Amino acid sequence: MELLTSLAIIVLATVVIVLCFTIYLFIKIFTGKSIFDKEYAPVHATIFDLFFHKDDLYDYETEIAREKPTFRFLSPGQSEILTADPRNVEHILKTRFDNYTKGHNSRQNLGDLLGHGIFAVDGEKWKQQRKLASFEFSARVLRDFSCSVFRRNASKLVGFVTEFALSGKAFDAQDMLMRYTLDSIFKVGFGVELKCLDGFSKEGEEFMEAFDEGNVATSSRFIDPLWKLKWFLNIGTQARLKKSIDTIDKFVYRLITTKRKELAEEQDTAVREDILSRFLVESEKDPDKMNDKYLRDIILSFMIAGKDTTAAALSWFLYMLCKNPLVQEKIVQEIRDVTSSDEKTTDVNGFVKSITEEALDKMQYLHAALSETLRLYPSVPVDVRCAENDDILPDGYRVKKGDNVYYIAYAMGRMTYIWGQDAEEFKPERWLKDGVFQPESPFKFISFHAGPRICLGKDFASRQMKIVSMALLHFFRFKMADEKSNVHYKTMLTLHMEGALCLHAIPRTST
Ligand code: HEM
Repeated sequence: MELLTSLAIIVLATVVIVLCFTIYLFIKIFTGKSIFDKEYAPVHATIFDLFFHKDDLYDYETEIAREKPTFRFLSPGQSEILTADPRNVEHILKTRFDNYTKGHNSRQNLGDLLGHGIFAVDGEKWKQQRKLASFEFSARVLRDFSCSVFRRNASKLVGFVTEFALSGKAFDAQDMLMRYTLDSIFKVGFGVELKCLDGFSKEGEEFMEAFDEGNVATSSRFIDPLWKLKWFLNIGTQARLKKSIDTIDKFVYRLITTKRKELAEEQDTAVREDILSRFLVESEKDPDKMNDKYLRDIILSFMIAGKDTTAAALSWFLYMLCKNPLVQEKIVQEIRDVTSSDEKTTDVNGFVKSITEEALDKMQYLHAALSETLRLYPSVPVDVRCAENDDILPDGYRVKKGDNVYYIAYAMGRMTYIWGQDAEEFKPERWLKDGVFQPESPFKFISFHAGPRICLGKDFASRQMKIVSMALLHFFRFKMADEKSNVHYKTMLTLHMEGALCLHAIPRTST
């Protein structure tokens, strides 16, 4: 009898849920409205609305944030709070840092690919890696080494674009920049040439494919409620993820073994420049804790953190320059002033050598234009933290233990209540006073995150973006292959462009 009653309750509950969902879908499809419209505030909508808007998700969230800087979505078993209010952002990322962690969900989603790397962990594990990595990232030797890698690869990139410029053919700038950043981060991370830019390394192509596939499949877990089932059954995106992890692991463990051997044979470890070698030296102090698996996780996190974010930012930057040719010309003028070059400066290697640390510091307008790009097109459009305990946000929103709190960087860059009436215009000048770059509060300009977990590679990325932009813009004027086309983003963890960024490069020098 008891069993029958339980069964009846389950069947009834299922029917009610299916019925509600059908009504919900019916209203949504035929009226375009949500049953959770404003009158139901503070709940704005359900997770299904996100699904409906999966192709224009960040713009959908931006539209809501214009009227309501903080709003709530319902998803099965919990509520998701989204905010574009800098006060809330400061609260979750700094003031109550202890209460807002990556959380179980993120750890699970990221764990298979990133293991216990800095990106996926909290607490002591995070503290230890952060301390070690901060030390390494501020080291002169890493800075000099990375800049020399960026310069060398920038020369290659100019060679690559020259072929298209001379033949008058359009090329996919996003793909080119992804190859550039992977080659660069790989060399800086492992001390090895992957040669994706050269386009003839089979190993490089395989790693790049596995790396990208792993990244996309891991991102998909954040919006795919069935990922665990797919992982278990080894099907679809999750089967591809397993295969990618396998390829990546084989590659990385082989490198670690080789490097360990080299290191054991070498006396002078001070000359080691790449991140893996530097961590390997460090691991000798605590070999049990810093075993091969841990080293793999650490390095892979850096690569994931640094590759797509920088390539995406550079792609949107070139896109903005095509849409704003006057800004493009102003940057070229600044490059010429700072490097004392002109259209007769045709030696690529000589030119990239003139991009010194001092020259980079003087590129104030370029710095402003890159920041302006990241304001409107933040490489991480939405980021999330999980509440460990109940809390109240500065704007009065109640947070329950286990709630996810998202800050919407994409929306924040477009809010008139943050940036003024011209918020949606691309205006590098807003960052300058008497020609000098003026930084903004990181809780307002949130593209590099803020608080104790602020991006560790911010300066690293900034130097890389400046070197590659200076090299490209000195030699070429860029325009869209189809001047009327507008580029749209793809909904994933990093703000990639949907499809290709097809550009024409017109030579500026007489090469
Ligand atoms: C334009 C380029 C970049 C942007 C916009 C960017 C943005 C971000 C953001 C939003 C986060 C916070 C992610 C989170 O914790 O949820 C982050 C963290 C991080 N970034 Fe970057 N990043 C960039 C480039 C790089 C590069 C080149 C590296 C290293 C080579 C790097 C290393 C890291 C690391 C290690 C963290 C984790 C910090 C921690 O959890 O303590 N980033 N970055």
